[in-house]
Amino acid sequence: MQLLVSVRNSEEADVALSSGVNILDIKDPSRGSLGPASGKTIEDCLSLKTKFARQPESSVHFSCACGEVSDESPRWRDWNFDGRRVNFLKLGLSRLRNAPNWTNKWNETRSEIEGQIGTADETRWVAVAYADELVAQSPPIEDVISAAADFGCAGVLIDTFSKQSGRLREIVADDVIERYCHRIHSHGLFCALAGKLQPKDIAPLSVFPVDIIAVRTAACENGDRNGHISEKQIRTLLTELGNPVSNYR
Ligand SMILES: O=C[C@H](O)COP(=O)(O)O
Repeated sequence: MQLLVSVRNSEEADVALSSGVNILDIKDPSRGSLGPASGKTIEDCLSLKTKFARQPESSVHFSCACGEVSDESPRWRDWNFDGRRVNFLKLGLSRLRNAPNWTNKWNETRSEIEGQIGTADETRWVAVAYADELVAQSPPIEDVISAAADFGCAGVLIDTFSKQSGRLREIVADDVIERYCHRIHSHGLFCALAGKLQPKDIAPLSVFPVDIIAVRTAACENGDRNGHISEKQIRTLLTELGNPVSNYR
């Protein structure tokens, strides 16, 4: 399994990359689960790509949170960085539960973002399925998995929308998480899990076909999601994961 850590600025990105994360996720955690960072912050983080360029077999990947399809004034409209340098883009589906044409809206917004920043073949979409789907008012997880397969995503991230309520494993039983992982893999997509996951969650989840463990809270000092990234916390997570080497290229 790979480790994705969400960072909110280039100082945190430097710490995370120095600590050996596999995927650097750039977001503004104060703006929600998929809170988009400013274009300037993303540009600053992407500029570290050269500094941390490693051997091809251990290259780090970069992802960006784009917010929600339903955002009224999406922050990505001001982005002007080169999207070809981003490997993964994530866009949330909250408030679309009752929209019969949500896949159209999702695809339209994806196209608009691609037009705004420009993308390369290596820039892939990750569908985000919220485990607390009633709180998020997002489409059911099963439907998001099907849409991810139908509309060319590289993978599916199951995450929590509200960071105030439960953790993933409190909201969804382990055997159900396992079933989702198998379904995601059956479509040839990668499976990423998040939702206030802790180091203690890694062993039980590692028996499922999970490719990526994605965290913000567990990588922060004192578990404060809006606090600072901690190198010690990241190293603890990597140790639990067996210090994986990134193979997303
Ligand atoms: O992309 C993953 C999220 O940033 C996970 O955040 P969290 O660990 O605070 O739930």
